[in-house]
Amino acid sequence: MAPLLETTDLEKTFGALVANDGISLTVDAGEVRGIIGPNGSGKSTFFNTVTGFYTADGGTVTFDGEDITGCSSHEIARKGLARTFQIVSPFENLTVRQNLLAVHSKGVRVSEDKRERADEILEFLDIAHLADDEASEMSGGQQKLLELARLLMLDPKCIMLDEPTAGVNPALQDRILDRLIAMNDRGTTFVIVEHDMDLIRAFADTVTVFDQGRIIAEGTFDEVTAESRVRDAYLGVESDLKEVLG
Ligand SMILES: Nc1ncnc2c1ncn2[C@@H]1O[C@H](COP(=O)(O)OP(=O)(O)OP(=O)(O)O)[C@@H](O)[C@H]1O
Repeated sequence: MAPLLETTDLEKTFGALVANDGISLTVDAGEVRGIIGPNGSGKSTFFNTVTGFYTADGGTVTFDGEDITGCSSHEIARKGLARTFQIVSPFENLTVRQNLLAVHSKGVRVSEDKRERADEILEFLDIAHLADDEASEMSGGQQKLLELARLLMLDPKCIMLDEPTAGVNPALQDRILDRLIAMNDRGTTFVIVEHDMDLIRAFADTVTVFDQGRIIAEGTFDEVTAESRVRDAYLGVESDLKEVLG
């Protein structure tokens, strides 16, 4: 498979703190890549730097064959690399459908095609029955589905998910995972940061482990969790990995 997203020696520092210390990572088209690591290991920083919310202090990011280092977050989203946030923020005073129609609307009249696409996406994510409700009336889990729905309006090639099921009830977690798998079957590439190891095990093809701003392991879930460096990184850390590993 061809690489879709590639970072080379990516660096991000905050004063004296090196949050990403030379991250080189390649994600193939169609892949689901999990990124795990203890708290503070640099996962969110990596997301923010790749997607243009932070400016890299070194290294490059290539997406779909194009150097996107230094591009703004909006440009990057337009090129097909979208992301979600740990904290979702829909337009609370708009309805669910209006939230989708507002994506890239720039005040121009909404086309019939866009309306149809919005309704298709709401059906696909099983929230069509909420289309006319205000977003503020949705539960936290439903708002995560709405955030995904808004991203799908951009028709992204790759979605970076930041803890997609954190704070979501188990039934809705299963539904979100089911829809993510369906999107991947349709060809969407995913990079996912998640502390829920059951989700990573179920969804990720390959797992990259961060520790102190660096990559310390890469492979299948079973491969990386068997590595002593990974176990050591999680030692003493209250984490789901400890529960999974026993
Ligand atoms: N905006 C910032 N300003 C200063 N320091 C930051 C900033 N963002 C992150 N850091 C620091 O960079 C390091 C990496 O943080 P980051 O949030 O990327 O880790 P993480 O692996 O995503 O952690 P978690 O799993 O807790 O979300 C931490 O030491 C953090 O305190």
